Amino acid sequence: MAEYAGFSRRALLGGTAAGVAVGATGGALARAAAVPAQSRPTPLGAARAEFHGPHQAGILQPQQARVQLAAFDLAPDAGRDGLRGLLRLWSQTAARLALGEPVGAHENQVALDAGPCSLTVTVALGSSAFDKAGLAAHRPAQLAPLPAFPQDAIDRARSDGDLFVQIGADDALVAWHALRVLQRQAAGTAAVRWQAAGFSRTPGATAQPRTGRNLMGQLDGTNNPRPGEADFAARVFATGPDWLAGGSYLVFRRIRMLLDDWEQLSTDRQERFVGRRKSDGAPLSGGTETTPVDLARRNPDGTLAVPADAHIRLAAPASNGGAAMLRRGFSYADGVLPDGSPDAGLLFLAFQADPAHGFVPVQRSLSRGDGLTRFLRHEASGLYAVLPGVPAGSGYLGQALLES
Ligand SMILES: C=CC1=C(C)c2cc3[nH]c(cc4nc(cc5[nH]c(cc1n2)c(C)c5CCC(=O)O)C(CCC(=O)O)=C4C)c(C)c3C=C
Ligand SMILES: [Fe+2]
Repeated sequence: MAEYAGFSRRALLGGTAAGVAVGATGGALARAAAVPAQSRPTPLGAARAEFHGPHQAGILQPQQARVQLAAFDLAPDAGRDGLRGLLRLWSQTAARLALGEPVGAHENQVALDAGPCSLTVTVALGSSAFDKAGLAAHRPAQLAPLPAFPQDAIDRARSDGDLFVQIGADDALVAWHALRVLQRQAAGTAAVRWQAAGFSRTPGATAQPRTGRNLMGQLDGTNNPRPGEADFAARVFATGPDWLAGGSYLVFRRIRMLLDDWEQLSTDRQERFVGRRKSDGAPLSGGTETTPVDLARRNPDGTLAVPADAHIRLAAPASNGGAAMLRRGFSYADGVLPDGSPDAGLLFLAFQADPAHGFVPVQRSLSRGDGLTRFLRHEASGLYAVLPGVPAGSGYLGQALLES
């Protein structure tokens, strides 16, 4: 494939719905046309997510099969100008990556023969970035540190960070390529603080698209807020400050699952800890996966159909003063720990309008009484302001903040 370097991966390999290569020469197009049909990307490879819009990509799109998460810390001398320059560069790069275009100086050809594979890049700022970039006066109150919860075992070296990047794609190489490019472009301005790789169901793995399963085997994501619901935007997108309009607040938790213990339980016990059937995700109060849960329902023997310590009872908006969030987590599996147990679990990611009316009350409630909690360890944590999207045709991520 080396002879194709410098040309659009998308045009080169037969393209997408748009069909026209940005920046490709007539010669490139002629050579692209010569690519045999069997080398063209599948619909999965050619699929792309729009970079531009009121919200960043990677919030509303269906979860991709792969994710790369990374937090970066700004260099001591980066300042506001360094942050602005980096966000400008990353914005250009993210737009090109979303199209499956080569990125320029830091292109390493790792994903050369793949389409964009629905790649999304989502960029957010941690509280510490505001101090380092001289923007403390603009820091939202919502970025106040999360409280410590009972049973937290947070490793700060794998938490926090000035900048956070979520890269999703339906191909591992495409996601890795994007992270590597962003990392190299940041050199001298910001360095990786921590990095984590995750996965979800690959599109096409099931006969029909359906809710993904986590590593405990449950359908996870059923009762998420849905775009189109009346209160969706109010639950997910930030209302302030002004420079964050269209943005969101993201809570990250690396949650290890004690799978050796969990897998000792009967399916019945597992289901009562969650409040839903494992096979099809139906609530224990009856119906199918999408039937609203009836938390008041009782079994013929008088016991609660959804037990008092069931995860969905304690996490429900009805139990937490209406608190809600859009969960978009990915599984991780990073080998085994010294005791032989799997270092595996959930890279929990939740977008919300305000963590004080989202993650914080729900996690407080879970940490007090959730049956699932005894099989979980929260090992890393982060809270970030997800920047608004970039309008088509102009601008860059964080422009309203950096030019305020
Ligand atoms: C503080 C927020 C939450 C954490 C942390 C969390 C961890 C966590 N959850 C599961 C598995 C499931 N969660 C489910 C539902 C659910 N979870 C939360 C919040 C947190 N979960 C909410 C708000 C909800 C929705 C509650 C409702 O209104 O019904 C489910 C059921 C299916 C679904 O709706 O997604 C599962 C399964 C794990 C394994 C986990 C930590 C590793
Ligand atoms: Fe949950």
